Amino acid sequence: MPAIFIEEGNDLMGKILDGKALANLRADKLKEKVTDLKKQNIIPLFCVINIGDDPGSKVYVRTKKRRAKSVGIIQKIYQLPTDEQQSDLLALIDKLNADPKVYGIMIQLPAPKQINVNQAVERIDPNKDVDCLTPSNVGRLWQGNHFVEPATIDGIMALLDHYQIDLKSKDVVIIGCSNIVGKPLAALMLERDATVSVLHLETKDISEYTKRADVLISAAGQANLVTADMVKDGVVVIDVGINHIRGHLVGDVAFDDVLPKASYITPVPGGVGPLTVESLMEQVIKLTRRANGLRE
Ligand SMILES: Nc1nc(=O)c2c([nH]1)NC[C@@H]1CN(c3ccc(C(=O)N[C@@H](CCC(=O)O)C(=O)O)cc3)C=[N+]21
Repeated sequence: MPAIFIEEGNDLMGKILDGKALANLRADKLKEKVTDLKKQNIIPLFCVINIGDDPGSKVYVRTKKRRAKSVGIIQKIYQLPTDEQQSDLLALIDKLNADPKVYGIMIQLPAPKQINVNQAVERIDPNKDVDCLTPSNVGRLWQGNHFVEPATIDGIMALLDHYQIDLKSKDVVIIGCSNIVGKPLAALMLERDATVSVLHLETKDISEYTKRADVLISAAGQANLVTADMVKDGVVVIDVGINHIRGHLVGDVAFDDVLPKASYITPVPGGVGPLTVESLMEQVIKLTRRANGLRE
């Protein structure tokens, strides 16, 4: 009988979902759209409002700056102090809403405690709401009539589609129920006919759910939250976590531990992050074209 050799890193190991490579691929197509806009003297410009010094937001500002530049989009950053007053924030939003050169506005989350995020977000013109956080755009998203997609969610869906990971009738388990990730992701997964469970850090027994997951997405913001004993063989793992451990960026998933059990897994960095940034640029271009009466 011939000996059977199993190569390491072949069938038994999880395949790494390369978010960075896909982000670069999508960006190449986007550059053509930007060139097309500039030929018509339309400059895609969006504004980022960052209040205080959240570490996750800092990474986002940095990577957006890099990608916006390479794609040809202008990002204007409004860095506001941690003790920013609500009324000043609202006045800034009003000013940006009224400026026809501004096509997108986003408030980075989380914001400091004194800020009423819902009130601030509601003030953004839905036509400039790149993050899909205004009530009308959230409503449209849940009704399956997307006006704009939350960047992180669009990036995750693009990654699953690129690797042809089918979602129909799959058990999808999401850890985290934020307005920017967990909740809109649940909506999009339902749209794909997946069966969705949304958990969070107050869930009684997280692993009771994660053990059933065909696709597990963690966006809870806790390093080493997901370990090998919590998942079944063949699971697809998407890690949205952004945690800083001793100067290093890590996700929510104990990557080396879970990798041998997973069929696919995203790394941090190089997974969801770069796709989020690229997808935000896609949303800016979408809103810019629409505001100028152009087809998407
Ligand atoms: N309204 C709002 N919407 C958001 O989508 C939002 C937010 N607020 N606040 C902050 C978090 C965080 N976030 C990141 C996106 C990309 C990377 C990213 O580019 N990560 C690279 C990091 C590479 C490096 O360190 O240079 C990677 O994972 O490979 C990080 C973090 C979006 N967020």
